[in-house]
Amino acid sequence: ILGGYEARPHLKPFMASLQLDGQHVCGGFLVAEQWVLSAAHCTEETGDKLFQVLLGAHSLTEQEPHKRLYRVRAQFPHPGSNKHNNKDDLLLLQLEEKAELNADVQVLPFQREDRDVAPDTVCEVAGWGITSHSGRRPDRLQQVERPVISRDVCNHRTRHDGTITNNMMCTDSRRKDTCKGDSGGPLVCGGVAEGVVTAGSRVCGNYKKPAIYTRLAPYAAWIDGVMASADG
Ligand SMILES: NCc1cccc(Nc2n[nH]c3ncnc(Nc4cccc(O)c4)c23)c1
Repeated sequence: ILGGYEARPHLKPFMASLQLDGQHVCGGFLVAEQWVLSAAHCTEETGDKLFQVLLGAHSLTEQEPHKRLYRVRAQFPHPGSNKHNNKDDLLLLQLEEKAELNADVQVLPFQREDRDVAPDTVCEVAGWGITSHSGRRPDRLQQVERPVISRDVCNHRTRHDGTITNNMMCTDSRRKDTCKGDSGGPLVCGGVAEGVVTAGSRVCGNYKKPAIYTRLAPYAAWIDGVMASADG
């Protein structure tokens, strides 16, 4: 997160850190007791290695009462996701067991009504992504508030030039923005997850490249279907 600030500890109990060999790679959030939602692009550099999922954390290193690392039973990237574009950039992770819910570990509902969030709505996004262009990695969860911008503005030829589909949404990226390591985290508007951070052009903090999110409402059936099928 660029231009943000340290979140109030454990006030975002849905936040997940997707880790490989103890290192934070991507964000995510608890969408059901045994399921975390993130971005398919997060698996690009991991090959077929499975993530571990840290829940209940504020600091990535310090001991905290409800912090717990979960193994992943299976990972389900959306079938339409690919490394050449941002389409269908969603990843469902089934935890080895149901997460133990408590004050620091809670599910976050996602938007199921397929209606665009109004432009200028202020939403918030959190993550352990880099906090500077030099790549400084925070130990504690950061957050930033960002206004939604219309798809038409985001699709302008000087911005994302027509690549933003109805399944995507954008927020202003002037100075305050998402960046490397924030992918997979939720965009929360009015207490509901409306989108998931996607890297897009990978540019951070430049107003000419607004932040892009995969909208969740269009994927409600896919999310429910995977969770129902794999739960048995
Ligand atoms: N703001 C959109 C957004 C959301 C999520 C991730 C991203 N960026 C990135 N995703 N993956 C990346 N691999 C390498 N570099 C990256 N961005 C980067 C790194 C250093 C300085 C800087 O200005 C930008 C990214 C960008």
